[in-house]
Amino acid sequence: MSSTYEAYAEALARRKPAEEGLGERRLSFAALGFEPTFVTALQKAFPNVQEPTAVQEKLIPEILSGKDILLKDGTGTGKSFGLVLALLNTPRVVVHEGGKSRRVVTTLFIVPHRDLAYQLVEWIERLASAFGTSGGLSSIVQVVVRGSNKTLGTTIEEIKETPPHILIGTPQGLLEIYREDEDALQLWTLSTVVVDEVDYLVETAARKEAGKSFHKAYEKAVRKVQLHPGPTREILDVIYGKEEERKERAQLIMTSATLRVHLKDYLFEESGWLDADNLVKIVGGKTEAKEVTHSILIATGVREEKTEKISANVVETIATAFAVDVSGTALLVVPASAGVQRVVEDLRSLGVDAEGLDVRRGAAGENPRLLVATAATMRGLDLPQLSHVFVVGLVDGRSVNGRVVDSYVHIAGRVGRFGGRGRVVSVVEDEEEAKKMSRILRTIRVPNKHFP
Ligand SMILES: Nc1ncnc2c1ncn2[C@@H]1O[C@H](COP(=O)(O)OP(=O)(O)OP(=O)(O)O)[C@@H](O)[C@H]1O
Repeated sequence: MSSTYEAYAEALARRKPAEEGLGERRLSFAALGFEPTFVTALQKAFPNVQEPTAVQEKLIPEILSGKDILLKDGTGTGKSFGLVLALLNTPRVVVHEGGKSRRVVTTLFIVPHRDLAYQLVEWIERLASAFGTSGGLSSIVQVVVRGSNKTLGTTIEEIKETPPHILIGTPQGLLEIYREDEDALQLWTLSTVVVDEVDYLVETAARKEAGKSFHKAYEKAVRKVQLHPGPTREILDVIYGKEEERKERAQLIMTSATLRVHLKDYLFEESGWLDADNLVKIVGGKTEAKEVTHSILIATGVREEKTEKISANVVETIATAFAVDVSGTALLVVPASAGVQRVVEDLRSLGVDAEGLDVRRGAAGENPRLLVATAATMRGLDLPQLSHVFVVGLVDGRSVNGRVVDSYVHIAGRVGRFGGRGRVVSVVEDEEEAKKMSRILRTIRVPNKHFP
């Protein structure tokens, strides 16, 4: 696979810029700058993908023209897929040293969790094999995540020996490698850096008008972020803080379905990462998942002491709702404090075919299946088999604020993708929590429908 693909990627380096051939933009991948061989492979690998989506039509040419991009569009509009397509169509970076040429990593693609990394690899794998080549994938894509079955040493060796076109990693995984061996990630020669789900990966403090007490809370939040900037910031500070070490600045692309104002302010005014003179902001149109219904269910049963974990009442209510309404596959999103494995076991003891979400696991059997995850481990995943999403309470907090509303948007966005149908059911402990959930639904302007 690598040889044909590499020849393609290197031929791209010699090609005239995509815009010159664009003329009037039409809704076809070829018109966006992809070669016919690539379009053929794309449609062979993904027969459902015939035309670019609205956001892909805007995004792909900007990526190919090398601009910095800040992209916000609804969930399931094809952002991540569009990124993958465009990035496979950027020329490989080749470094010339001492009379010799060698390929280096071209794109660093930062994602919030392991499963999203594996999903992107699976897409690339399908595309690469439709390209009609055989052999290892490692020169096209490699993954860096913590807790994989490879040692740190092996991962570093593989990247150095066969630098991939696209290196996909979680921030923690990438930082671990950088700390072990500064040269392994080849940060100084990167052509593009992508931060997918940036609002999750880069934490900022919400700035608000308001009185003294809020000001104190804000200062505290700022100090917290300064003290613990998080691995994504650390990596971006390394890449964009040492401009003098690079010949050319790496293009930076950041995307999410939700971008809060304070994050945008931080990115534009403080981060120093973006190139203001070569930046485009892409904001998608209003995407309403009309075929998705939202419901709030109050758990019934004997009220128990509230703990950090999910109560037996909530688990039983989910098991019942699942039995009544799900005939295929559903997702259950629980607070991280509940422990996915524990919830899986509780559900199994009630006869539910539950398992922890893992995109590498095979397709479902005959029985209805409930995949259990946290808000952090399902971010950005494309799970077309889902009909329902169950959510335990507010998941990401105790009171309704912007972050909690955004989290709900991402959770609910696992269904209703590409105009599909779906049902989102929030299971809450009591009336008080039900009121908070209703506020979230009102904020995103969807009605609370009776379940089922
Ligand atoms: N142009 C297209 N035509 C048809 N289907 C598409 C197209 N582009 C992507 N898809 C399908 O959409 C799914 C991918 O959506 P993707 O994950 O990229 O959406 P997203 O906007 O990144 O979502 P989220 O905000 O939840 O991360 C895949 O199943 C892919 O096959």
